[in-house]
Amino acid sequence: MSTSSENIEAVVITRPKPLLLRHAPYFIGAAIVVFLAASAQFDGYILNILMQATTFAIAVFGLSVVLGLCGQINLAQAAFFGFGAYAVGIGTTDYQLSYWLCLVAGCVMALVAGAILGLSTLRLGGHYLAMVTISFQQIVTLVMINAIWLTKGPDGVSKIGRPSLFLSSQSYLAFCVAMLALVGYIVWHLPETRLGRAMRAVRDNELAAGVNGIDVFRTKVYAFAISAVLGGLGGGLFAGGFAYISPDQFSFAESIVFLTMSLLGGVASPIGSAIGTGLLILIPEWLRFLKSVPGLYLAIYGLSVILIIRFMPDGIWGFVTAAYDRMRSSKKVAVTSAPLQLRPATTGGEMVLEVTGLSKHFGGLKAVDQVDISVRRGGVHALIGPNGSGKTTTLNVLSGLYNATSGKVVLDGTDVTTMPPHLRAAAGLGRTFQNIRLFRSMTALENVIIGAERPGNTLTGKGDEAALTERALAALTFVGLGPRAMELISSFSYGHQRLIEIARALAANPTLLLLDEPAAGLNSTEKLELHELLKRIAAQGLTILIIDHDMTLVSEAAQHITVLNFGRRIADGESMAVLRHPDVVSAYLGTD
Ligand SMILES: Nc1ncnc2c1ncn2[C@@H]1O[C@H](COP(=O)(O)OP(=O)(O)OP(=O)(O)O)[C@@H](O)[C@H]1O
Repeated sequence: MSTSSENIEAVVITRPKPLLLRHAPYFIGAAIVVFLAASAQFDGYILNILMQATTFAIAVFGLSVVLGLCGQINLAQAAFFGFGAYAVGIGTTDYQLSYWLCLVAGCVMALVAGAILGLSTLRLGGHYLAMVTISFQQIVTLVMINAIWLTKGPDGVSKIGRPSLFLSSQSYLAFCVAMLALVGYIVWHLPETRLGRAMRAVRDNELAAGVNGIDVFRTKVYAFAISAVLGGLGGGLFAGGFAYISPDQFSFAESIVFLTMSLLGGVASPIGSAIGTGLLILIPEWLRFLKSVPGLYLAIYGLSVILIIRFMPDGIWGFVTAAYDRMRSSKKVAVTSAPLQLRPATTGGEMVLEVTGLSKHFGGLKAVDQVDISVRRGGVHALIGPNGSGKTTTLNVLSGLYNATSGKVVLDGTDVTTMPPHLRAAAGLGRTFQNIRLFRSMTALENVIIGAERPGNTLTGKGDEAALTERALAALTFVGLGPRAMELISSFSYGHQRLIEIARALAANPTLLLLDEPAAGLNSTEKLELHELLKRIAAQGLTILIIDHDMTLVSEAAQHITVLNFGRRIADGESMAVLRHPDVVSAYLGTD
């Protein structure tokens, strides 16, 4: 692999400057905008538009987190917006409470509501989640309309207070802009944090996220709660800005407006969210002159939104940044990382994995039936069998993707039988998939960093960015792809994607590595390279349990083989003896 000097950039694995210092230009720019908002003489009309755009954008940032980063639909953002707005509205009027207290209370209420909704629904996905959030939105709207004693019903709440520091509309706008800048900064940098990476991993591939140590459910709940709290904050600021609120401002239609804003600008980025919000507030104003012809305004408005979404599926900002991302990811990396160390933890005895009486039934089908497997520490153990014999199902049960119907799985002395995938990963189980499961929106390096972040990985020190990057680069270099660390997954061949998946598992420093048909789809040269790689992994003492149909690979790499047929174990023992076993020969070749 060539690394031409003009196209090489070094991955920074030295300790970077503090984030706030690195982004001083952002804060200086934000301070200038806040100053302009405070000092420019806007008329009331412009002021209202800016106030609406600013407070809406904060709520749309919430969608950028839950939908853009984590891939979870939320069609109730207007309801969370309403929580914040009504907390400030009712609190400052009926109860004469401090604005700040009410704003915080609104955010907390939205946070709690979002977390409860998330906890109770996020095990559902796709359409079901959408339906539940719509129902929640409708219930909140009904309460706003009908709980007249509290919300004043359709009449709404008026004379809402502002903090004494920002009594004038102009100064209040400047305060809202400052909040927008602060929230924008947090949302912008969230993807680079551990939580942000976990959200992106969940969005790209939930199964792979789980087996790499990410608590998928908790990550989704966090994303949902962050989205809700930003909705609440936007709503609280909105109420202070307009001094009047009513239920129609927080209806399902408004949730759709928030969603459209985020999709239009580009849901994956807060910049896109801000662009979408600005456009969707400004387009109706620009088209106002068409209102004399009934229906024309709405038709043109709808058509422009459809056209933008149709031709820019990643939104306007996604369209603008796609070319830049491709250019950036084509740069090669000068790799200076230390060689990869694999130092699996040892808490158990001679056997790393002890499986007893393992069964997995799908209805009447016994995909795995009373299987025993013992994997010796430091060796390569193969699990083979004809198509449909239950190998992948066994691996899925071992890694927690399926619950066992019966049986026991002990990993390095710990009973992991009922643990979810992320806890098994934390206990030292790494795996790859038969159908490659990488995080496709990320670079090779980001994929492998997620592996390195595995809870319980002692080889990444305190787990700071520099240590994680170094570990990930070492793993990528180990599989021969270090110089291409910054490339997006889509630019790698199928064989190289397999290697990245192995690098991701190795970066986690597992105690036991499960490889599900790593040679599938590889050409003969790639198979030879894979074989060499397996030898280098085994030479470091890492225990491997491998499934493969390539008998040359299996017989040369594995010292021990277990054979399944129709879900049952039909042979187990030293490789050569097992491969010559008459039952194994007849299972593969059939009997006359
Ligand atoms: N989620 C599922 N629901 C129902 N049946 C399943 C499920 N997963 C696997 N099976 C069935 O369980 C049996 C074992 O499948 P499995 O994929 O484990 O076999 P395998 O040995 O890995 O096969 P291959 O070598 O072709 O990958 C098959 O009959 C399969 O159709």
